[in-house]
Amino acid sequence: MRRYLIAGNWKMNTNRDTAVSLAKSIADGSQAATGSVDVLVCPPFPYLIPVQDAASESQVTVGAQNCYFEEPGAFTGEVAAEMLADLGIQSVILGHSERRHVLGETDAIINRKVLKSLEKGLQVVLCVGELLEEREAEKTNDVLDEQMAGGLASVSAEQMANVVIAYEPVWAIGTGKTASPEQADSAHAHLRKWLESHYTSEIANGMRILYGGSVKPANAVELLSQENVDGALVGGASLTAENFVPIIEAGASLSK
Ligand SMILES: O=C[C@H](O)COP(=O)(O)O
Repeated sequence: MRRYLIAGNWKMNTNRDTAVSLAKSIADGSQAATGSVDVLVCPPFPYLIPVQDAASESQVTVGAQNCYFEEPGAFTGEVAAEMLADLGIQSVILGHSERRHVLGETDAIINRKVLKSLEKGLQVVLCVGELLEEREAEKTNDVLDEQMAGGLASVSAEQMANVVIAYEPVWAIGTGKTASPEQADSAHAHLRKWLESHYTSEIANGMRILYGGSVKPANAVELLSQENVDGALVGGASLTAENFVPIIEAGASLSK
């Protein structure tokens, strides 16, 4: 049994007022659904606490979009995993393609962040996914293998209970192009097989693998119905309750 997780990555969007009202509308709108689906929203750092307060009466949990791999210290501008844990933040997105490709994060950096976040008790949503040219060169599975091995190096079987994988083909992020349900399921099945061969079949079967890349209300049911798709990491469509709540409801209606 894998309970669906519908996560909203707000990226560098919203301001204090819109973040709070968005969190409240999502919390209100998803009340009935949260009995059968997990809901996570990830606002920008400055709005973590206002959003956490706004969602405090609901089942909606709050996560960060990044953190640093060092203990608190002289690292100007960075936010330690320990600080997130200290605030009661439960999850952190790591390895997002924008951090890999815009901010230059390598698998080695991502791995250090994954290990530190797990050490501090955070749930890690580890993103993996190929570029368009890699897909066209039929290298998708190789890229996924490399990102999984790199990102999860030294992560123990016990720690995997606090890991969620998000498959996000880079060519489908913010482009309006969605992977077909078959493309998504086949990548997810490959990831599950990787988990089975590097951990155990129990871990592979229990692992939630989210799909991300232009998920919207119109395609949510089709994507979420795939055998190996256990939720969604939603960017643009998580910025309004009007779009995000129906995706949450789709997850609730299909809960495995
Ligand atoms: O983290 C979310 C992904 O980057 C997907 O973004 P998108 O739904 O705007 O395509």
